[in-house]
Amino acid sequence: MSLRFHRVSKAFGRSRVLQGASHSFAPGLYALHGPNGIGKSTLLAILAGILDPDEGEVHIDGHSLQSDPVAAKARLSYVPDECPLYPFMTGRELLQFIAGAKCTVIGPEVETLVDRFRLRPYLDTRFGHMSLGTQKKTMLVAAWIGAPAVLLMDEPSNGLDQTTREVLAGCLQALRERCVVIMSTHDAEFARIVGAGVISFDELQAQG
Ligand SMILES: Nc1ncnc2c1ncn2[C@@H]1O[C@H](COP(=O)(O)OP(=O)(O)OP(=O)(O)O)[C@@H](O)[C@H]1O
Repeated sequence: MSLRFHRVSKAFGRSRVLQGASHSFAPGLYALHGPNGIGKSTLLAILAGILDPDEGEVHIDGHSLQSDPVAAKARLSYVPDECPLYPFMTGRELLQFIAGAKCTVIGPEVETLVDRFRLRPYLDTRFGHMSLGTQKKTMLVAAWIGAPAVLLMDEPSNGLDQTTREVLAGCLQALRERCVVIMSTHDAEFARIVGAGVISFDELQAQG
């Protein structure tokens, strides 16, 4: 279980967001910290294979996202801040769809999470008709499908009530030994209750 990226650069037009960022992560919980607009979401999107870097390479559990993307992406989960996709699918259909895409099934751990996040009453509701918080909880639970080696989350506590934040913190703590969990968050209190190590965005750039 590892995540490594080396000399990753990205610019949007003349705006350089990442300049040779490098880092290696062993299993554990990490909170990516930095001011608005510095590039945290851009970095997560590159690590998740949503965005191509201009230069550099990302390795997910030893597989290159650039030269072996299918193997690399099979080992990772990504939870965006918002998810406008699949409004027509029910919660259950969405979880099954993601399990199918990962060539696996919904196992007992995910079923337990459905109950811990109190999602079961909404499994037959279409995603587009769920509240934003329920959509978020569905995407969070989906991230556990396929036992990822790397879990990337953009602002995971956004829109969650206090009870759900605590449930999420407990679930993340249980991954500490077996997954690289990186979250971008401005919620310092959430990072603290999770027990995440704080990684400064500038620190990653300095290692390039
Ligand atoms: N697709 C894009 N096209 C052009 N510019 C972009 C694009 N995506 C991001 N940017 C720019 O890249 C910079 C970094 O944005 P990013 O969303 O990664 O920052 P962030 O650190 O996640 O910010 P926040 O804390 O506000 O979420 C910003 O200046 C943003 O405007």
